[in-house]
Amino acid sequence: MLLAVDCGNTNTVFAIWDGEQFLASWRTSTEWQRTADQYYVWLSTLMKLQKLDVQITDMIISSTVPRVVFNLRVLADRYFSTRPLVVGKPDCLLPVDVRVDAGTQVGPDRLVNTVAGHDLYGGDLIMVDFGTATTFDVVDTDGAYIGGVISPGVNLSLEALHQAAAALPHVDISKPKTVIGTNTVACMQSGVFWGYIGLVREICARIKAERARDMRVISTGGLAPLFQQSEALFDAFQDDLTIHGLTVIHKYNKDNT
Ligand SMILES: Nc1ncnc2c1ncn2[C@@H]1O[C@H](COP(=O)(O)OP(=O)(O)O)[C@@H](O)[C@H]1O
Ligand SMILES: CC(C)(COP(=O)(O)O)[C@@H](O)C(=O)NCCC(=O)O
Ligand SMILES: [K+]
Repeated sequence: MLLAVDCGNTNTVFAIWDGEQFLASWRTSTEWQRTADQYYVWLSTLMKLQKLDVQITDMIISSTVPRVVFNLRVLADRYFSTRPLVVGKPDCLLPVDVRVDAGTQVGPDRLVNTVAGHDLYGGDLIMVDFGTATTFDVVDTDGAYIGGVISPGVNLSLEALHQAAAALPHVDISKPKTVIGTNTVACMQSGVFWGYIGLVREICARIKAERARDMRVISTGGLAPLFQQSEALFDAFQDDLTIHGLTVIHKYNKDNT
């Protein structure tokens, strides 16, 4: 049984994959101080609650936060007696090429999204991931990662307004009824919501123009449906994209080592 761990700057998702389907998945906040023992207590409690009596034999990790990998490695070693595959490390093979400037450290989540996109949709893709940052990963015809775009995340943008301006409150994103806001919250939501619609549309159009071809736009992340509901920005939405990519990379490494 495989434990796939997708660690973002805000949240970490743990999912159990039996080779054909996910048996369960759970989300916790990302905290680098959390120890292997803490992870295990949390995980084993949830597994018991769901009456999941399975043996974890393999583990794969993608982490945009380098510091958390240490304790996740200890978890793998101490509780599952396995050595985890860590995306981005030299011993973790990728089924796609990475064509970027020499010396560039591409975020592992972006590599995993590329692999997942290629597995599910083929090539000539733009993968849009609404995480802490909103990333656009460009997938070549042959599935290679060839670069992309990093923008401030939706909640990060709202939080930055709140942090920097004394009179602006903490606000959650939602679709405003009108563009012209008639109160502070509506004005902030309008700026970020409609600004984001424009950002996604413009970046995708420019990527397609730069590549001189039509490309499919695949979105992932909890906020993608919110943006899709008002404008047709994406050709497809894939909820568990990153975690799916981890299972593909794990299988590729099993088959090729
Ligand atoms: N379904 C959702 N509805 C609203 N906000 C969400 C949803 N899913 C995630 N978020 C928010 O989006 C931001 C990014 O979350 P997440 O995708 O977990 O980021 P990361 O992968 O970078 O850890 C966070 O602020 C989180 O609270
Ligand atoms: C851009 C990111 C911060 C996105 O992380 P996330 O929003 O998933 O937490 C992450 O992919 C990262 O740290 N990238 C390293 C730089 C790069 O990808 O070029
Ligand atoms: K992410």
